[in-house]
Amino acid sequence: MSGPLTGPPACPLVVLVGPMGSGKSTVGELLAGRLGVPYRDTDADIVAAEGREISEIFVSDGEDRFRELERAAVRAAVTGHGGVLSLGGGAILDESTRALLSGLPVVYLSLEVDEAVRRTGLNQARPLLAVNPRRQWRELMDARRHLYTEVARAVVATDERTPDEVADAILDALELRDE
Ligand SMILES: Nc1ncnc2c1ncn2[C@@H]1O[C@H](COP(=O)(O)OP(=O)(O)OP(=O)(O)O)[C@@H](O)[C@H]1O
Ligand SMILES: O=C(O)C1=C[C@@H](O)[C@@H](O)[C@H](O)C1
Ligand SMILES: [Mg+2]
Repeated sequence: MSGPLTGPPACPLVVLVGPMGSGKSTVGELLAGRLGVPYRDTDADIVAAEGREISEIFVSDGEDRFRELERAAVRAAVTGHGGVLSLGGGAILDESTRALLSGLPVVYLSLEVDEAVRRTGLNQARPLLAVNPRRQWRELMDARRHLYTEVARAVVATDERTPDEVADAILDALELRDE
């Protein structure tokens, strides 16, 4: 019998988690460019597969359905992507997702509420912050902070860093620098 045609499954070099506005997508793309590896974002995977925006999935099908799609999208990405991977902000709510992340180079991008509201305030694309962004963001963080911390190998504070500086801090934290 011949061996597999494609070699072992890929494993991400960096996985970014954190709340809405922490910069997972912005920094993830930047970091992938700097490392010369592919970038993948589970929110974008879901939008592409469903052919509709996340806010539309929430409104039409509800959050539970979105979380099902997210669980499958995260599993596919974590087991099949060798570059930088950003997860949706609520992906870590799922216990099987947290188990899947165990042992991977996961970085929690943290930020405080003032900066989160500044960064997400004018954007209507986040259904969970649609009504009272400050209060909703705080409540989400109260429920999730320990989960981000639990899955992370390193925590990088983003409040007073530019995206480039956040990328530098991630490389340092994971000891991925060349020099
Ligand atoms: N370090 C930073 N400094 C200033 N602005 C930032 C920083 N990182 C991201 N931003 C800005 O904040 C906004 C949110 O960033 P981004 O969409 O990357 O966050 P996210 O973590 O992917 O959020 P979501 O979970 O909703 O996908 C964007 O307008 C982005 O340009
Ligand atoms: O924090 C969350 O629950 C979310 C974050 C975004 O990345 C999207 O996955 C969606 O808007 C929900
Ligand atoms: Mg994002």
